[in-house]
Amino acid sequence: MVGLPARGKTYMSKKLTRYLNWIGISTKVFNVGEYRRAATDKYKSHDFFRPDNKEAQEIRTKCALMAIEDACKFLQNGGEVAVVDATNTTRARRKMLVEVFTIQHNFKLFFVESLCDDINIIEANILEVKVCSPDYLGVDKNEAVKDFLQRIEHYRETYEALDYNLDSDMSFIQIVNQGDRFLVNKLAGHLQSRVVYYLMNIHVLPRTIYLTRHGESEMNLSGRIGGDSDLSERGQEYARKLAQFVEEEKIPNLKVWTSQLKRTIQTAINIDAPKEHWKALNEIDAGTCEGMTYEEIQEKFPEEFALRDQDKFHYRYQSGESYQDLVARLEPVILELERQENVMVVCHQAVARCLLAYFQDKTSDDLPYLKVPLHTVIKLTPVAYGCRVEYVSLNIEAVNTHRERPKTVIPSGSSNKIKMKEPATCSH
Ligand SMILES: O=P(O)(O)OC[C@H]1O[C@@](CO)(OP(=O)(O)O)[C@@H](O)[C@@H]1O
Repeated sequence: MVGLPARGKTYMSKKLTRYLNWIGISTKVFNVGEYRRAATDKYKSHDFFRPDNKEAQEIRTKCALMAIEDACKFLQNGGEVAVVDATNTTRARRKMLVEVFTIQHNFKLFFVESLCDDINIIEANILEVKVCSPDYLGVDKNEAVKDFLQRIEHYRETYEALDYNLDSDMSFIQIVNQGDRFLVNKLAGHLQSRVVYYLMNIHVLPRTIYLTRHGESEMNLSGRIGGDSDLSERGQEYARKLAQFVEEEKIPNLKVWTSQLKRTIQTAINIDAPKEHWKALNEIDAGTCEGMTYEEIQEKFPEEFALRDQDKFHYRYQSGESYQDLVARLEPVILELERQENVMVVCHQAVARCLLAYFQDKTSDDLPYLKVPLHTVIKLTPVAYGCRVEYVSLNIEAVNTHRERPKTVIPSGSSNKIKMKEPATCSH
């Protein structure tokens, strides 16, 4: 990352990391501020950040080096992307990054610079995250804002923004005023272009995403998976209550997205808002197990059933899909959700788990066991560096379709372990 303090670098670092991990690219943030706080725990006024404060400069360079070394170790041990979250505002500091990452280790280096001259955005950022930072523990809020603005001025004294004339051989993106304008230079490879595409599609406008499964279906009632059945009576009642809920929430410019299966379309039918029906939101394809109950699958395909319990995220149904496949199928939905403002997504158990995992930063191991009860609206509201999650039950009874994680997991490497088929490959 590159940029003056309070330009949203940490926000972008965390969000990008969450996204890359979700699509299966092992990513970690190395925040130099945290190294600095660990090295010097007492309150630092803006004086610490003066360019002529030699002693402090030494500490800061040492902390940056520690973060860079840890990032290298991470990349040498299977990590795929390390995000170095620091200001990196001078050419000398960026040269150090080039030296270690590309010359010593032969890693690809991509700079993400956030430029912002809109004082409203900067002040909002300071008030939202900076005054609550451990740097200002116990300091009066107004004092903290004043001090932070002075800290920014110290950085500005030596700031050298990326420049496509002076830094022409470097790969970078410059983001102006949180996405008003972009400049991309020397994009090198698939991963960098995915990062650019993602960064160009996110926004920071306040909004809420409403996530719900369809109302209880006829097949839910009989414990059968998949299929394309109608809603049960209680499911239809949910469809009515859901429309009422939406009306009471008074959500500006709401859009409703459903899958192309009857149970989600019927659930959204009474809602007074524009609707889109996405094939990508259809439920996980259970292949040869479609229409069966879990008991029937266990009886007819005991090995398959055990394999799924062993690694539910990667297990692919015969002639069907895995959760991993589903994440790949849902990536365009996530990108479009990032572009939109208020959206209600009416989907399915497995699909909702994948979407929730993205917003809640859940691992692929936990993802297939996330609880998404029927007849419940999940409200997702972005806050600071994360997302507030609220479960609103509309108080209509429904069957429980959640299968708990099996208690006795066979340890990996054990000879009792059932052999996996060819590993499920991901389409991306
Ligand atoms: O991955 P598991 O836990 O089996 O959950 C997914 C299943 O949830 C179900 C219900 O059991 O979704 P849905 O509510 O859309 O009908 C099945 O259709 C689907 O196969």
